[in-house]
Amino acid sequence: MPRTMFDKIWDAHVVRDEPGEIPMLYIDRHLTHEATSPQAFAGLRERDLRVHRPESVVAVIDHNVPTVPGRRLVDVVDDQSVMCIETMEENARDFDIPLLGMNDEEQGIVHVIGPELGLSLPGMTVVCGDSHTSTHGALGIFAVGIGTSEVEHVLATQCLLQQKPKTMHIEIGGELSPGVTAKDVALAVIGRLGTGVGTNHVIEFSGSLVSSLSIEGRMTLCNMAIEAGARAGMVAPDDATIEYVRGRRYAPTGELFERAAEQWKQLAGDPGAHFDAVHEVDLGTLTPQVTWGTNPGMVTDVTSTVPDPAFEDDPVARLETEHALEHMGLTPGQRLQDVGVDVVFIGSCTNSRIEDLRLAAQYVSGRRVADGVRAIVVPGSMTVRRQAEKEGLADVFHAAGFEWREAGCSMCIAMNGDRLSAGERCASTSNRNFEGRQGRGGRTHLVSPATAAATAVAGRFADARDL
Ligand SMILES: CC(C)[C@H](C(=O)O)[C@@H](O)C(=O)O
Ligand code: SF4
Repeated sequence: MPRTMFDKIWDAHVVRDEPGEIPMLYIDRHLTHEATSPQAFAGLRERDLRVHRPESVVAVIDHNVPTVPGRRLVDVVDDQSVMCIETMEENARDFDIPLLGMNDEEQGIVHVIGPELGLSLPGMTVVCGDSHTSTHGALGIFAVGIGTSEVEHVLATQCLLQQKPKTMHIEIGGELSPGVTAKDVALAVIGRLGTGVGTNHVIEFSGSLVSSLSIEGRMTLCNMAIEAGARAGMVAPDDATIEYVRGRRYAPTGELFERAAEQWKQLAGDPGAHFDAVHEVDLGTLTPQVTWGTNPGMVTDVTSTVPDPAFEDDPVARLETEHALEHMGLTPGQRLQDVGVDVVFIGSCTNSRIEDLRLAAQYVSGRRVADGVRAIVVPGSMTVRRQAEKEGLADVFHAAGFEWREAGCSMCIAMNGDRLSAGERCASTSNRNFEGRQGRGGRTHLVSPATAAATAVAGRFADARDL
């Protein structure tokens, strides 16, 4: 029977699948971070259990770290964060797990460092106690976010009990013009299909637009699959994937790599494979996207206007729109390009890789951040940071008036000192815009790095294609 890519990876990892039981899946790589692991390790200690396969686990500190240059423990913002960081250090030491700590050369956001270091490889099962684990799926991986009790279970057994998710195929056609990116694709797809479309499904993305994306662009798309409600997102490995993986620090080398690459090419779904759900989205010539509301599906073209709830037929949607506009401090019919911003944040596991920074720098180069705007760039990893410095991107950002930070989750999630104040409006390259996500009372608009850069310069939402 023809199989989907997900079926192939699933089949290769099922340890036990008995009627009436939840299937048990073998896990190849377990990534862990300080925010969701303390209780899991505490559970192991209580029961006097060891980590079953420490060499498959890598720990990183990313959520609670300050990103101020030259950061030290005294810069950590609160006791809770200090506790998370110190506990991660202690657990890594006691359980023999490699740790990318606050001042490690390779530290970064867990979903940036996984692919970057070759810790996540095509065909693997990858878990992390974090919803955006889907990012790794861009390489053709079943990468799934798990809860803290599951983290404990995987640490102890290397296996995960997992109800088999349904499969969904989203085929995306259309083309990208300069200044329009994978982030715009992700937002447009969620805008059209809704934030619940992927519920209980693993989404396989394909189509001419997806194939044309760089591997980092595919990561942005799979990262946002979670915001479409999915368990995971995936793209089948192709030649670009193999070239991306080649030479990564923990990737196989020589003959072993060639043999692995042959296998990776077989992972793509078979023609005629059955999906539980199928969607086709033709994005035509896509325009840069900006969210105007409080979920990622409340999105429109940067050239457009804030929607008017009066034109909304569905009473529930009308109420949601009204509520969102109230929180966002926006008026129905207002042109987005007339809306001024206070903060621009370029970072997060959605958009903080080297290509994102190159793109943003391209629009910032030779220009200045508008008066009154606080603009920060937070590279996704210290490796990305060094590369950006080497390429002169950091100088471009500095010269324009951006703050240039150290790696971490930063202002994507208000738990490390980087946050919005009440009422502040932010153009953010992150993935979540619910109320309070970037700080209580803060207003988040999700955009691409190109739009963020153009907006920083204009001081209001701007179309990078006009620069
Ligand atoms: C802290 C963690 C549980 C959380 C997640 O799982 O997604 C965070 O990374 C986020 O983006 O909200
Ligand atoms: S960057 Fe944001 S979305 Fe990504 S793992 Fe960190 S907090 Fe979660």
